[in-house]
Amino acid sequence: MVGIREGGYCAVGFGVIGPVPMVVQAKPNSNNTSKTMDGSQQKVEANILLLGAENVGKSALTVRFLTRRFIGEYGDIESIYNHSDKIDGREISFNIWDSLYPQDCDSVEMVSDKQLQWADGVILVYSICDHASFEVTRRQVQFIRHAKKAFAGVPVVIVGNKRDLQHQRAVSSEEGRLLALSTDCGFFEISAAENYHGVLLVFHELLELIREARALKKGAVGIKGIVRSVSAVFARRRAE
Ligand SMILES: Nc1nc2c(ncn2[C@@H]2O[C@H](COP(=O)(O)OP(=O)(O)OP(=O)(O)O)[C@@H](O)[C@H]2O)c(=O)[nH]1
Repeated sequence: MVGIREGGYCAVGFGVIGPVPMVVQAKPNSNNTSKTMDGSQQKVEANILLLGAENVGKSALTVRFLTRRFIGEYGDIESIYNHSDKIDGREISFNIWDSLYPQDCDSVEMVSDKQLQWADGVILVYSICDHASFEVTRRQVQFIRHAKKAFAGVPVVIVGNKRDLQHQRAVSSEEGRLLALSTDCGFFEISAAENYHGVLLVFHELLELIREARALKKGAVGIKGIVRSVSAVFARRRAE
């Protein structure tokens, strides 16, 4: 278990947010589902990590998702937020880690093991007005895809933010889409400033990818189990 000391905004449901200090325990992503109080339905947990260069709108995107609002200015504070929602009749508990881009941006370790171990899914944000931020996203997604086997397959959605600033566009939609295609990621262009719906789609798409990844993992474990028991039977027969 990794303890992270945070200070920042505490978001509760769709209510008002305000600056309060908080301490968050960042758990590794082993837990996926848990029973609700009545024991009848399963609550799904998803740890979502937001990464990207400075000023691309990571906090704006997070706060938009949590509160449906765009407040304009956000502090330079790294925070983990919890937000529960009902999607397709199922309760989802989102833990959202709004990260800070490391000061030492030449660092090879652009994404830490701690972050990847924690995350069930990653949102990589760049600004469509800032080509350098797109290059950061390119390096980050390549870093993730070449990471340790356990982390390399993590579901990722690439997001080109600030779509409202078309006149300042420096990254074409095709560039973004191509990068996503070549690295097996989802892709959206959105404006956290102008539109809540686009932000919602990003989180829902990532949740869908996380569910698929979990189902695949379960399937793989199931098949491994069957292969193991069949081999055990044959080994026993050979021994008899
Ligand atoms: N026009 C426009 N501005 C945006 C949008 N999203 C964020 N911004 C602005 O961009 C600036 C940076 O937004 P943040 O959300 O603080 O960006 P960040 O990536 O969290 O930045 P760091 O905390 O430095 O990592 C703020 O002034 C926001 O108001 C958008 O969709 N359109």
